[in-house]
Amino acid sequence: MLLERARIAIFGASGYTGAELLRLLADHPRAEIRALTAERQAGKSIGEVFPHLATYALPDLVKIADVDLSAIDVVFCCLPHATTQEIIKDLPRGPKVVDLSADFRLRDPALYERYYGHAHHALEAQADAVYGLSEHYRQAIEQTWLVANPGCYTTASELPLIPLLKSNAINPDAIIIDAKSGVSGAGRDAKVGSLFTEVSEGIHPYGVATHRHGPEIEQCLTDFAGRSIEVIFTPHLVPMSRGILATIYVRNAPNFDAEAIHARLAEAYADEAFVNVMPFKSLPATRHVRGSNLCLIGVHPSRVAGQTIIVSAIDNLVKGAAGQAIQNMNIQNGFAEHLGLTQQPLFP
Ligand SMILES: NC(=O)C1=CN([C@@H]2O[C@H](COP(=O)(O)OP(=O)(O)OC[C@H]3O[C@@H](n4cnc5c(N)ncnc54)[C@H](OP(=O)(O)O)[C@@H]3O)[C@@H](O)[C@H]2O)C=CC1
Ligand SMILES: CC(=O)N[C@@H](CCC(=O)OP(=O)(O)O)C(=O)O
Repeated sequence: MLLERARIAIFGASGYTGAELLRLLADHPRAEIRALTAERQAGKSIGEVFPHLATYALPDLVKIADVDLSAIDVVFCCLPHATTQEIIKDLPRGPKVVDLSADFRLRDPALYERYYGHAHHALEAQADAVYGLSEHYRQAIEQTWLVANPGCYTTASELPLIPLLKSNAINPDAIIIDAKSGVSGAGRDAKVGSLFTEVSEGIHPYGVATHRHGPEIEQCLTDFAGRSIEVIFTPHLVPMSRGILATIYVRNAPNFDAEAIHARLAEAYADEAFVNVMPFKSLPATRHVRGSNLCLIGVHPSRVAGQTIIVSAIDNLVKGAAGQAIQNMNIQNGFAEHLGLTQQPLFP
């Protein structure tokens, strides 16, 4: 049955992705925010936690156990990994769920355990989960109660690579992804590595050869390549609050050059509202997508023959998290996909 308006609960509304959902949903004509949760900050008003949202009439933060789920149609789950699966495992079947954590993204429980350091405890729910890269899993998203919203680095990497692998335009054995993220990607809970003193005026790689988005990217690309894909993926932390920039090095398939690769991407995304392929040789910057649900993709020939450089930019909190989560909620509920997502980027 199609809903006129979705009654929404946000679990983890006092974090960065929760705040971003609130900002975007304020303009969603078919969303009604009914419940907001926090753990340590339960009992506070949203204005106390986020002064920038103080004039927006919203319910106060409560604990998850205090939410009446019988009056909720959609749960956005913005909780840490591991905590998420314990909560979703015990949810009554009824509300649709868009989970922003990584708990339901990897289908292979052994792979999950290897990269997350603990066993998966909600395998029954996981069997129902659909990976939420909206542009490429739409039909499955429409049918499921549980969407596993992709990670931020993974969204920026998968969107340019899927059409190229599907059309055999690149060598599937030689993909290198060099990605940079703003610090909000690490969440609001202060950690030493996220301190201004440790992040400002510098850039550093982390999770080299071990980051958990490596297997997530490989699982997704394998879905579309028709064969197993491995990638070299290296994330970096840069001193900006938001944004992901992924620079992707590919080897052209025989009979393809950078211009033909560009044409494939432009064709693949011609009808997509949120993926924009720039003119050949134009390249995106994070400031071109800041605050919006856009993924901007640029294609440039390499100086080295037979290779192409692709650059993809998203806002980690929007297309990389809350924006794509709303896009998925729209797909799941039969709403127009752009509702709540028409904000233009904030520039400069
Ligand atoms: N930040 C980003 O760019 C992206 C984040 N994600 C994922 O989305 C999820 C949320 O991320 P983000 O908003 O950045 O995280 P934050 O750390 O900013 O917020 C976490 C939220 O979860 C609540 N919480 C923490 N522990 C518990 C618990 N044990 N029980 C109930 N609630 C709890 C917190 O409440 P309180 O404030 O009271 O502690 C807070 O509301 C994470 O899984 C993250 O990996 C995915 C893509 C991008
Ligand atoms: C800068 C930073 O720390 N980024 C996070 C990824 C953010 C993201 O996409 O979240 P998931 O944890 O839900 O996969 C990291 O590298 O762990």
